[in-house]
Amino acid sequence: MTILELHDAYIMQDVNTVLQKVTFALEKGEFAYLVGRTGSGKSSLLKTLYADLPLPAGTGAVAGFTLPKKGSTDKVPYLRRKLGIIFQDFQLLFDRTVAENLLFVLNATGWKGKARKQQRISEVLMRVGLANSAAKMPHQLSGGEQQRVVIARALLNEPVLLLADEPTGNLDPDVADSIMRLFQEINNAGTAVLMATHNYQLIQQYPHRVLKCEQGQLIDSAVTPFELT
Ligand SMILES: Nc1ncnc2c1ncn2[C@@H]1O[C@H](COP(=O)(O)OP(=O)(O)OP(=O)(O)O)[C@@H](O)[C@H]1O
Repeated sequence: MTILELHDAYIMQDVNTVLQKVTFALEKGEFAYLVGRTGSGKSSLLKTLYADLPLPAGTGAVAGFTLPKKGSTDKVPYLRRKLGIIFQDFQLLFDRTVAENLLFVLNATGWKGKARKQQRISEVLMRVGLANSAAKMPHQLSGGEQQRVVIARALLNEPVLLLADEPTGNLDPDVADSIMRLFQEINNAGTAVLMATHNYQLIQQYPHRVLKCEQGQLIDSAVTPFELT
């Protein structure tokens, strides 16, 4: 089953084309990395996939939703509910506990019933190894633990696809590795993952398909094998 599909897609920031004629698909349960130099378009591509940027030319569908040609539409919340998004712009709210951070998302995505919500919060925290941190404030957690909460939050609605932008970016190597293992577990349970990273060492350790933004185009290791340099 195809979870994500772009065909001749143009990734734009305002009037500037960042990537052109992007064509690729991701199947259910697949894992792919997204690489490329700073400013090559990784974040812009991910933003297009969750409809934060429009798709002005070409076509795209994610989790059964057609990506909009112009700005946001009323369908976007439905798309977002099917995705887990791990992005620098979506950090934790520091004025409330871990559980409250998760509750905020459950409320925003239409969950009803206090007991059900509490149950779901316990489940996702357990999943990321933070069963005992529900009542903590984010600043009481290490950077790696905070990132686990961000991942827990992304898992709340059982996404079919996880989009992650540099999820190991500011973490030391051991912590980055443990976050990576968590991603592997989530992926092994059937969630497709598209992860932007600069960390080639992690890619070598956990090899998967690689999509590379280069000179305004997307190169796919599944179509044209290339060396990571
Ligand atoms: N909000 C914005 N408005 C206008 N242009 C932008 C905006 N964000 C990014 N750009 C431009 O779009 C291009 C691609 O940026 P993007 O952030 O997608 O690259 P990236 O590969 O994710 O980089 P990095 O590895 O540094 O995160 C760059 O030329 C950048 O300057």
